[in-house]
Amino acid sequence: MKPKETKNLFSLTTPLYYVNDVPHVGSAYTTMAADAVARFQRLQGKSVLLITGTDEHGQKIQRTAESLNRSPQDHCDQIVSSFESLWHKLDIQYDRFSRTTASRHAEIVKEFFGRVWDKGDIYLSQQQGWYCVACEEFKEERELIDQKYCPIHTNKQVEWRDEQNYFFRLSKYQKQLEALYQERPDFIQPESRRNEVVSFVSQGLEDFSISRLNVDWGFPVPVDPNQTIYVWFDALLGYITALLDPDSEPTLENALSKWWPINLHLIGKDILRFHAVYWPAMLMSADLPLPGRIFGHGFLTKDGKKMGKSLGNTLNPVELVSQFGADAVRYYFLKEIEFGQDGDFNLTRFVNTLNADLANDLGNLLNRTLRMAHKYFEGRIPNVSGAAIPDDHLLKSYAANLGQTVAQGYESLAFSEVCIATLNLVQAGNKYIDEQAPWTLYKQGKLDLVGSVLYSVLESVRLAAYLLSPITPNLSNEIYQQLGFSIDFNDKTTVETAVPFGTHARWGVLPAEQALAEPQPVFQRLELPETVSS
Ligand SMILES: Nc1ncnc2c1ncn2[C@@H]1O[C@H](COP(=O)(O)OP(=O)(O)OP(=O)(O)O)[C@@H](O)[C@H]1O
Ligand SMILES: [Zn+2]
Repeated sequence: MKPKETKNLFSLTTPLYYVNDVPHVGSAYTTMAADAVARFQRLQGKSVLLITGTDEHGQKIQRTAESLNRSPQDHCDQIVSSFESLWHKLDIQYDRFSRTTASRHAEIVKEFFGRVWDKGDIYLSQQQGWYCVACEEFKEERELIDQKYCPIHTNKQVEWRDEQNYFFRLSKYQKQLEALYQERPDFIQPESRRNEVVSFVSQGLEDFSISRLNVDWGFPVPVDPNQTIYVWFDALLGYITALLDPDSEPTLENALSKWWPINLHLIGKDILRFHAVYWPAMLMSADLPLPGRIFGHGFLTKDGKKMGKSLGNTLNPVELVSQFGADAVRYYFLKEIEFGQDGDFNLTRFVNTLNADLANDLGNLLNRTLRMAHKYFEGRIPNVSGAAIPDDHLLKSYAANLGQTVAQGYESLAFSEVCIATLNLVQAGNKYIDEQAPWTLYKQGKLDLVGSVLYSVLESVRLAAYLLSPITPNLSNEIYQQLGFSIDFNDKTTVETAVPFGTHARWGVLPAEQALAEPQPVFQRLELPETVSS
């Protein structure tokens, strides 16, 4: 078997979201980021597998379904469709949607459990402790806030548990985990999350229970049908099930043959411990290679508290998208909140950012330059070659390093830096055209100069559109089309093959004399709804 790196493949995951309620902006946040990475990797010519899905078992879901008088499966099916529909609205191009109630998943969980069992890493013991059903996690007493509330779900009290469960020998992997964090400092990102994990592990790992006695909604423990498998043990394996081709037998060997190990797990910091501690230990026990990287981003907050389904303080992404469009929502969250940090949502800032960056800086620059090209050059790109523009030209020299900066930004998930660096070029374009005043040059009969000014501005706009396409694919489509290309950034094959980063992220792609489309605003200015005072 060829090692995966040589196959030009890139696989990544979002969390498998709990189906205790419909998705909110927090769920969308991770998914938008994952989609931007997937699109960037495709531009690099990679074959990409983007996995998302839902975590459907456990007490949290069982109780939610009961409270709604639904069977758990009906409940899951209803909520799943709301996730799928939101992902379509947001132009998320996922390749696999992994549901943990799928029968194929049951097979994978059984086989994996068998491996860990055979290794001697599972044993029966008494579990006592405080449990947050919303987290589906035992908490240390010292972590709890007043009156035994969960620190993440500040409206949910933890519950005391005292039952016989099967345990996973996490403690056995302490040294191996410590060695992993040491040898692969990039395994957990950002740095602050890595430090958190390293410090947690250094305090000593305790085995954790991987079964539940009084929860019916789950897979039976293969060696004891009176217990069900703990929802997290089953959910993490959902990433592996997702790797199965639709028509292949559900075996671990098949699932792991092409896309494993996963390059990147994107998660929120709430589920860091599961991914950075439990998951690698489970994989070590099953003798499987470990994923490439785990990135735990920050929380979108409302009045300083994590937005969440359990707390109910969420912002509805469907409304945001219907009102402002997918590109606007994607751009705002990826640009305005530094990936890794927490960030509060503010509608006024949302509207102002989009108007400033996309409507004014980018949209207007294209629009006014196109108008001049129509007026002075009969609707064509001036007859100039990018190569002929001197290397020390203001825009060309900035553009020379931009592709690399942006690639580095996407690789390290610094989306904000990607947007800022790209917008800098656009802002420089605006300044440049004002200073050069091609309308005056035209009156002076300096048509060559006008041509080179317009070319360099249009080429800068094209480059910006290309570099932002993983974040704002529809806007980039509009811009490319107005510049006379027929390229669809939402078409995966085109993206993988027709617009390679090595060419399109560089200066000088606009063909001389290419026919331009009629100028149309590419991004409509947004209005602040009157009801909003923030
Ligand atoms: N406020 C948030 N900010 C950023 N990401 C979030 C937020 N809420 C959820 N997420 C994303 O969803 C993941 C958690 O999924 P989950 O289904 O538990 O959603 P949740 O809304 O946090 O649910 P609950 O409130 O019931 O815990 C996080 O790891 C993160 O990827
Ligand atoms: Zn909790």
